[in-house]
Amino acid sequence: MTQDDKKKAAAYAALEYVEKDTIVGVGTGSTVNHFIDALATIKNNIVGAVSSSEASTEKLKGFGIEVFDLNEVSELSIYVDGADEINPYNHMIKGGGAALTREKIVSAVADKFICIVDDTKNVDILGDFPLPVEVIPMARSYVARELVKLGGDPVYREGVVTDNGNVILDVYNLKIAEPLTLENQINSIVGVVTNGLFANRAANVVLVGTDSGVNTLK
Ligand SMILES: O=C(CO)[C@H](O)[C@H](O)COP(=O)(O)O
Repeated sequence: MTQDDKKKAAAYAALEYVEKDTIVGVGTGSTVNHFIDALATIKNNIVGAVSSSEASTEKLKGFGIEVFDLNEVSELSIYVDGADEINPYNHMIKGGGAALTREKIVSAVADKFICIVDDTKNVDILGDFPLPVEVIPMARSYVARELVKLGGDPVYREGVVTDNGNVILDVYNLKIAEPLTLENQINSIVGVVTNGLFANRAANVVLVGTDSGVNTLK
């Protein structure tokens, strides 16, 4: 099985968590693209979706799935998204696709975060994948200096502007022993919009695509 086959298997397994006549929270990325394909097969059973990025919105609309503004929606039963890394406590690094802020906002509204990954994303300690941090453009150098004080090596993701008009610093060489603490520390730096640690909002269900099928972790 290729990595993409495993992503697809995890994505289709998430259909089991989609409740009839609800609005579904939808993440961003190549694994989520498979989930959107899967959602399209049951589109007449759902009311629509709330999306975490312009890219996912476009794909959802392409299938005729109605996309609601989050401000029109007071509850979501599930939010389905991928991750760049996930640890045994279901804490994640996200934001490889630069959609971390909207992902964190939509997931905050949902009752359950269903994380869909292939088995290369499972790690014991987060941090081999560089931690994305979304930053207000004028604060970029200041935030980078503050991230160095926290032990990281930030690198400006050149040429990338987020859907919110901000920039991304990818922080290398962090061994993240305490994800909750680090998430809060980085968020308290002035100029940071969000960081890609999802520890305060960990996944409730993790569907892992493997060579031998999809494993469910809770
Ligand atoms: O956080 C994300 C986008 O901001 C994605 O969920 C993450 O990068 C995983 O992507 P993929 O499913 O393509 O491996």
